[in-house]
Amino acid sequence: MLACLGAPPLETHLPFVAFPTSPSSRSALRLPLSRRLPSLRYPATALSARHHSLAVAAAAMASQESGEDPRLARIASAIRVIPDFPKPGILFQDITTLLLDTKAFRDTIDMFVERYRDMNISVVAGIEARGFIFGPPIALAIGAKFVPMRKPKKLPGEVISEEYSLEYGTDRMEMHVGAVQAGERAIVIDDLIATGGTLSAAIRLLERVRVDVVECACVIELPELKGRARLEDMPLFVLVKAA
Ligand SMILES: O=P(O)(O)OC[C@H]1O[C@H](OP(=O)(O)OP(=O)(O)O)[C@H](O)[C@@H]1O
Ligand SMILES: Nc1ncnc2[nH]cnc12
Repeated sequence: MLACLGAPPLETHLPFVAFPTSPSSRSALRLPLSRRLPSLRYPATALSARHHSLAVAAAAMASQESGEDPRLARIASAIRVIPDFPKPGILFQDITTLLLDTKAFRDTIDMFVERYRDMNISVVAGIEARGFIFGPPIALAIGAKFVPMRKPKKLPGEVISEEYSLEYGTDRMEMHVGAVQAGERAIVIDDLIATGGTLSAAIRLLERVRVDVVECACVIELPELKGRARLEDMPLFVLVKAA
């Protein structure tokens, strides 16, 4: 847990802010509830510029006082939370508002690039649909190829596929045969880990063709759904944790 911060209590749009976890340090740091950040529960476009800049300033102050990378607070502030989407009871973490904030979006990509640029990664595997937003810029920056992991019947060439379980029912993930070679080193990118079913299917697909999956990376983790445990020993790197 972070040290208590000096700023007055503020309302938040994200349940809390967290920081990168590494394979060696899996326990995430969170902002104390009393230091939650200003609300972005409304569309970013509906916020006044002043409200938004106050939110970002408060987030930056909180990060500075905690000694954490100030980019994380801005990234967390830029993610909108929409209750009851796509169905009642789901608190939807909407990364489209992060994409509207050019600094936060760039910081997000930079943080992944800084982590992976010297790890001899030749494959960035991105999961449909939102892994297709974050994966390609990371792949270009680290000099790796981007490999799309798609929903069924979307890829035109020969595919291999893996089934995975969803909250209700199952789905299937597909990858082109020949996109990766045995022995390559890969990371798997998605916007969010919830139950971990999607990421674990991607790992299985890559490992079936003897690719070395080095780590999974997400912008957001929902720790209550225990997806990290489902990945077993696979390292997971996340920027923001949400309830
Ligand atoms: O950890 P899990 O429980 O497997 O859930 C995580 C997945 O759920 C979301 O995608 P979704 O299935 O909604 O597909 P979409 O991005 O194509 O809408 C999210 O982008 C992840 O891919
Ligand atoms: N709460 C959530 N927000 C966004 N995407 C999700 N995928 C699974 N759960 C989600």
